[in-house]
Amino acid sequence: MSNQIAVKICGVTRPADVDAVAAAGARYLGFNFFPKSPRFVSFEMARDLSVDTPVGVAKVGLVVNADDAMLQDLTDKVPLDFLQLHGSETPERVAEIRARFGLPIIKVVGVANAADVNRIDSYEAVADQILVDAKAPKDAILPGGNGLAFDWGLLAARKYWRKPWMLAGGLTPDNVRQAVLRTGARQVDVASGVESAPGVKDADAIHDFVKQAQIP
Ligand SMILES: O=C(O)c1ccccc1NCC(=O)[C@H](O)[C@H](O)COP(=O)(O)O
Repeated sequence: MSNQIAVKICGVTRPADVDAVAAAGARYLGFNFFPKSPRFVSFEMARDLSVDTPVGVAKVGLVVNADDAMLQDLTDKVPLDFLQLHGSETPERVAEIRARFGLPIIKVVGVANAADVNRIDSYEAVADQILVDAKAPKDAILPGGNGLAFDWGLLAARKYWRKPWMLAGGLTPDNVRQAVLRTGARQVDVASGVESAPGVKDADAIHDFVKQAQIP
């Protein structure tokens, strides 16, 4: 039976991570191309990991405010199924990237307050999916992957968008079930919550996370 709640495991770096993601039944895996991330992979590493990825697991390439030259190089070298835009890309830039590179787009919107939730509206028409993440603190080095949750109550009035959406931010095997129940999310995304150290994925934690995300 396929999992009813789709899980994305973000920031895989090793063949063993790909195996763990597939064995657990996660729907997506993410390759992180942000150079300062402890989860960074080169195009060559991502291409090699892609070869090991079963067809039922979608490969997502995460970039932050990437220019066209970078995106051209990336999409030439790595066989991706989605691009995840994790920077301050405008709706116009999202539409441009989608048209130019021919891949479905997951646009990330960082949330800390109700106004941030309202910003999602401007991406609905141009993105294929929305990833609702915790907004990174101003002094954070990373725009995501910080293990911080936002107030899920902010989604209470506004969780019905026209496009599929994922919940992210500080999710762990211990809180993901509560997060799904409270927000009604049908898709969840995690990076640091399934790691034994920054950038080192833990196969048991991935397994537990996917299992706990499912509502019996
Ligand atoms: O994970 C990173 O290092 C990262 C770096 C730069 C931009 C985004 C990054 N991660 C994005 C993700 O999709 C994470 O899964 C999401 O932000 C949630 O992270 P976490 O709270 O650690 O589960």
